[in-house]
Amino acid sequence: MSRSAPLGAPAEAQNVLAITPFRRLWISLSLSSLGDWLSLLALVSLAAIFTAESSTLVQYLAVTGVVAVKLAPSVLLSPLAGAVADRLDRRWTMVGGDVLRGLLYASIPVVGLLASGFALQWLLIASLLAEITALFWTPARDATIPSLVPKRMLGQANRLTLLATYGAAPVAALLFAVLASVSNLLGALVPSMANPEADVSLYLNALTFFVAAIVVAGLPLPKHTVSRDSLSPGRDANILSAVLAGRTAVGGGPLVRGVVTGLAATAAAGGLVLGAGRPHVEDLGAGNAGFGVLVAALFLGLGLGLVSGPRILKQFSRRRLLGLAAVLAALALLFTGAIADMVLSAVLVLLLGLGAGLAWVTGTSLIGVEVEEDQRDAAFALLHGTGRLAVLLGAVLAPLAAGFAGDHEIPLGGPITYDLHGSGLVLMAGGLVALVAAVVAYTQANREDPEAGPGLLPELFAALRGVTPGVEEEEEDSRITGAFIVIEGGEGAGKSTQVRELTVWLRDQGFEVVGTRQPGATKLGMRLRGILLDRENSHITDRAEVLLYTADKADHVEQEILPALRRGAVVISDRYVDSLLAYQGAGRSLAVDEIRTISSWATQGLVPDLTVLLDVRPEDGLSRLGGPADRIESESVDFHNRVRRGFRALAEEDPDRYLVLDAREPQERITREIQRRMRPLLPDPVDSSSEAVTGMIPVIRPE
Ligand SMILES: Nc1ncnc2c1ncn2[C@@H]1O[C@H](COP(=O)(O)OP(=O)(O)OP(=O)(O)O)[C@@H](O)[C@H]1O
Ligand SMILES: Cc1cn([C@H]2C[C@H](O)[C@@H](COP(=O)(O)O)O2)c(=O)[nH]c1=O
Repeated sequence: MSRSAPLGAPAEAQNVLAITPFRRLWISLSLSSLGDWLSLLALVSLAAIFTAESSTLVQYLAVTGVVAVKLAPSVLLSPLAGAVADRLDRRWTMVGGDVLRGLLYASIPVVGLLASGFALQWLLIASLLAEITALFWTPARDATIPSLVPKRMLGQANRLTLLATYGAAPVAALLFAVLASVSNLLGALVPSMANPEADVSLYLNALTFFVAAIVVAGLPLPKHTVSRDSLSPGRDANILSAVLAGRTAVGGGPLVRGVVTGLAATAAAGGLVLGAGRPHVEDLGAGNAGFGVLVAALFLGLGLGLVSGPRILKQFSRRRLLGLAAVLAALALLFTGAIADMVLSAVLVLLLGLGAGLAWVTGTSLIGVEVEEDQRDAAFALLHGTGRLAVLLGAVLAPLAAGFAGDHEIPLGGPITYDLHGSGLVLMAGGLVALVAAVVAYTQANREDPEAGPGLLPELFAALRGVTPGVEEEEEDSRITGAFIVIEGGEGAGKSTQVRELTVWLRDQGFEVVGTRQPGATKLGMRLRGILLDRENSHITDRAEVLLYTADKADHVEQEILPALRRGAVVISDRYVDSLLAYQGAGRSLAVDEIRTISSWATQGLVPDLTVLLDVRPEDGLSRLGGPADRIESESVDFHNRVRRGFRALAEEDPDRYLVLDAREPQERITREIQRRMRPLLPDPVDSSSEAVTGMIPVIRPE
């Protein structure tokens, strides 16, 4: 049963925004994302307006066309375009892309006014060209970010970029709804003013692109050297081949099958709302304002699900949560089609988005934790590829199927009839199919759960009470849900450097991390450290030294380490009990077993999940340290050699719990090795890939 960890501190995000070039890029990006989402709504509405005089089927086909040209290029061609974009100058790709898209979007209402017979065709052509332009613009932007922010802030920068890209969706939808309501009001007063919201939205969109072009032109970007190899599109040349490659590589275990099925169902449900939403709200008499509200509800729900997913029902099995979230999305879709009421539709679509968001964040976390590392990339490729395809198919097929289904009046006896519209029928049918897929997902994901609890309902009730089923509440409070990692080694081995690097790395992924050290992390510890390391205190006897170091450990474990581990944090400590066994046991030639007994009592038997030993020759380690040597550092080389042998003997006793690394290796390589070994030990992560949770969201990685 996998459980979740809290997300990282938002305060860190503010630091990235203090970097002026990044802040400028981010603001312009937020603006153009807002315009882009606004234009999606405007184009769907314009397609309906341009074909208002035609048959229902033609109206539906027009909406299908808009959704297809907006979504298909990125779904089918983005990896290939990304490879080409890498050969172009980033600044001018972005500036050119912004200007071109601005002109294209502004031209749509102009052509609508000047040549109404060609309006729909131009709308489709211009949108397609704008989307193709975006294919080159997006990778140029993604590659620009790492050159504007330091590496350690890249995680926050990427999170903010995703927020700008997808957080703009509900804002744009609400703005569109407001514009539509105002124009309805004006249209009632001045009939010639009816429906200008789509045109206004497109002009606004064009304006945001022009502003973005000016901002990017002025950014201080380093010169980009073009790689010859970059034209090779690699294994993800298109979504279909990525999906097929992923399927083969992961071999289709039940967990991956369950996650992929569940996420595809929720993605298709979202796509169906985007595609059939406009005709559906028209049938409910809500028009453009209603469509704006529906899309806003979808994205708000999605955002809520993504953010609350890692925190919700922490004691509940993630495998079960995935299935239940997909069922929620499917049922919400089913009822959206069945209930002919705008307010209820908006609430149901909000629930659909919530279910989809929960399912995505839970599914991606499950893959991150439970799939073997060598299969993880393939599993994510399969997940994202399938998700994108499902959104596209849902969005494109929905209006098409609704057009063919047509509208029906079902007599319910006497004068009462039930108006069944094509769009409602498609939403209901889609909901039913999604429900079957969600149940399959639930069954598959839970088929081989090694930590299966007592059953769905007992687990759910226990989780709602905030306890783990079968665990007494008192016991629950003292349960350790975090991970305890210790970095050990001789003087100057690079321990504190690694603690620092690992802390930043984990915080970037959203873990709560406590980076700490022995001796000296608590108030008492600091005083003990002062006494123990002061060269003046040469009179301290060996046994007293053991007890002083042990007192520090007792205080540290009780006051800092155990509370953090019970909160679910990752604790990384620079030194722990092994230092006592190596320095006081091997170094001072005291009985190691006796020291082990004392320290085990003092630390309440707390053993690290992993101990990393940075092995270093004392001469090498000591030569790295600046400043005067302290009481222990100034011991003889023989003493430090005994300590080194002591550490190595401890690692040999329990090789599964140790990672021994040569401290002469470059610092970055050591960090990577530790990260690789730590991954499976971490509490349920908010995996970096969960930033790419909607399947349409690109995963942005450091260059
Ligand atoms: N892999 C490495 N290669 C070379 N130098 C390193 C490496 N890792 C750290 N250093 C450098 O060695 C010095 C000591 O590093 P650090 O303080 O991390 O060691 P430490 O093991 O915590 O030391 P101490 O025993 O005093 O606690 C620092 O100047 C650091 O930049
Ligand atoms: C925890 C612990 C530490 N020591 C020694 C090892 C070092 O010389 C100092 C700690 O300082 P540093 O900044 O980590 O190098 O104390 C020890 O002898 N026994 C212990 O249990």
